[in-house]
Amino acid sequence: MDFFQYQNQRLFAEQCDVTELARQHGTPLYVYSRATIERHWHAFDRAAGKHPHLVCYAVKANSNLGVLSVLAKLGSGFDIVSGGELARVLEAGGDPAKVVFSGVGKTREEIGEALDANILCFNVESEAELARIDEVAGARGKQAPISIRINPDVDAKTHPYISTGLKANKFGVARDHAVRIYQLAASYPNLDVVGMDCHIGSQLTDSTPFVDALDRLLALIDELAEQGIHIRHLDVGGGLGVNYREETPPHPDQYVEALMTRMAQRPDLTLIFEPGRAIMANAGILLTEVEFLKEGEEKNFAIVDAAMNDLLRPALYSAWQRIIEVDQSLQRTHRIYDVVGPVCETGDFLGKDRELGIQAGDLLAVRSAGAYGFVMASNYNSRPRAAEILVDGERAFLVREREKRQDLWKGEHKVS
Ligand SMILES: Cc1ncc(COP(=O)(O)O)c(C=O)c1O
Ligand SMILES: N[C@@H](CCCC[NH3+])C(=O)O
Repeated sequence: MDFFQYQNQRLFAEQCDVTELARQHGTPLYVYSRATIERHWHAFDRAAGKHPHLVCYAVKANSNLGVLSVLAKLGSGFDIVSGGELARVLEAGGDPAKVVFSGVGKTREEIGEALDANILCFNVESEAELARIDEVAGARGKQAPISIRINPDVDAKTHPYISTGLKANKFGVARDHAVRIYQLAASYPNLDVVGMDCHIGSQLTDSTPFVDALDRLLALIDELAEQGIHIRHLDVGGGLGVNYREETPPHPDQYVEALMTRMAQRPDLTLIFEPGRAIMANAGILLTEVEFLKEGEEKNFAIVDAAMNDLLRPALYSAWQRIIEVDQSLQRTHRIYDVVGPVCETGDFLGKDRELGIQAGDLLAVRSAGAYGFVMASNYNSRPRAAEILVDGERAFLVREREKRQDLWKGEHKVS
């Protein structure tokens, strides 16, 4: 459930008429709904009930300070993958004691910054990283709290680019080596072994792979306990899918309940979740204006002012996202269009073969654009990046200004 609905055939974000937002702020324009973000976050938090748990929103899905500040106010934790994301979380008012740091390539500098901020845990992805964290912590006279990311080798049955829990992926350490690597971690003087984590992929639409992975990790936790290594928290990662088209992913409560069937017997093991997409995807839309309608030899094109540089998912993964008319009261002839941007690439499309009733100047909304939308935007073709709005009831906050022409060459230098 989200808060983008038609009122008298015009699309609203909560109580804000998006046509007005486009008029005021221009297009392309990302629009997020605070009530939707909060609803999704609470769904995870509530479903875990009294079991000790922490919802660590995956910042990479949407790292706008406005979005992060809404989550920080809820008391959310954060899953970060870079020093830049840590800085954003701190700037937005997030609690560093609720931050977990994932990612395969943490630099010494990033590790130092996270230690200085006293984060909750480093999610370690390799033996070499253990040695590096120990060294950086030692130089600061600190103990680094660590978890090891286990690759449970389950098939997440998702797009190959976003499947991460298989032996062939670059993430985590193999289950078969896990005991040895935990023993190694426990032997380092400046590391404090506190957790275990995994993340098997993104946009999963079935709970079964999550439960399979959990079973494998719980067995490993028991094996480690026999060796005197006691795991205090289990971080099950993110990855819960959303409805883009006809997918029927479990609702966050159903997903959490499926995990709780196993966790109920482990009252002392804190559960950490790292949802990104499930919180943000359907909390955002991308508004775009139709520039031209063009009849090709074989296809009709709706050329719009948003492009692959604004929303990369269709071009990168052939991802399908719903595209809807913002004002359905306009009497337009319906035709089938490829909705394409102005970027000079054949792959620059937002949707193919879409039935739409539009003419030049009309607005379209790309749904489910709140996650992995703006964050993957670029300046390709020297296109300034879009503005972002966060709606809260009747109020709309500009949470990122549209880039200006001169921002395009910020930091660049001419040569004589
Ligand atoms: C370690 C980690 N945690 C959490 C996430 C968030 O995933 P999702 O947006 O699918 O919930 C990702 C990205 O896939 C990730 O790599
Ligand atoms: N960027 C991807 C998800 C990647 C998940 C990051 N670990 C998407 O748009 O679906």
